Amino acid sequence: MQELAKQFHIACAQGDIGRYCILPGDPGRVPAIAALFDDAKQIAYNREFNVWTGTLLGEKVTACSTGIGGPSASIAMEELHKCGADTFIRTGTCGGIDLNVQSGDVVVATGAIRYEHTSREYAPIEFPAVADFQVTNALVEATKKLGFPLHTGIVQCKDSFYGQHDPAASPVYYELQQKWESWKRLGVKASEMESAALFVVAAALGCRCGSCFHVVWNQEREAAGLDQKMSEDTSSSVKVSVEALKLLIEADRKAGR
Ligand SMILES: O=P(O)(O)O[C@H]1O[C@H](CO)[C@@H](O)[C@H]1O
Ligand SMILES: O=c1cc[nH]c(=O)[nH]1
Repeated sequence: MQELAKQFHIACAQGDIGRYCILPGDPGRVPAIAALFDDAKQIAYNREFNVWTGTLLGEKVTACSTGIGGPSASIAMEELHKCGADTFIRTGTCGGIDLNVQSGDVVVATGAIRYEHTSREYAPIEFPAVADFQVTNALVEATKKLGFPLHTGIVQCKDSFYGQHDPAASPVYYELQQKWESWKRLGVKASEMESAALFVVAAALGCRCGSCFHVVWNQEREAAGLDQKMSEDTSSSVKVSVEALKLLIEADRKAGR
């Protein structure tokens, strides 16, 4: 592919992007993240990629939405990396699976189930989708510091949102339902859509990536007749991601990274 002045999808160039990036799925969440940066300004908004850059502790940082699913998330990560980024935090929403995970809680992923297809175009299926240790530690520390209820563990990623929520309607209901039962028995915390692709693409690029989520609901709690209501305010996971970036910047400076 010919060299372009700006990346084909995110419409940004070297110099526009910080080394540290926060990646929400929803473009509408980007201004809320940028509001916690210093001197933030919008760089570009093309397709699902809303890009704002500012600073934290004097370091250039960027928030870029990825849209929904692995294909657009992998494009965002690859193009941000071409512009100089090497450390990524996905801040998203998820649906709880483990009965202890309740709406409004924060989940930090230690790894992700690759029940999606994007990551297969970057690594054989035997390769695990694992979150970066330093980024994950920073997310855990940030969540504790801010006092939000925290769960750490494996999240499940898939390509069909409605395959999660209405599997019986799918022609492959037997596979969706059986696998979902496996995720439950394996203690999987929650379901979302982008982390598996992002963790594997980060490994392929030699970058660091971790994920934190706001729990919107828990369909298993609902099925079990337990207390359950929808929670749409994503500000806790947004604050966690920004606080974690600050911790990472400080740790990297101390370690000379
Ligand atoms: O809230 P975001 O970050 O988009 O994340 C979750 O929400 C979307 C589905 O509603 C998927 O992208 C899923 O991963
Ligand atoms: O249940 C949910 C909530 C957010 N995102 C998902 O993929 N599933």
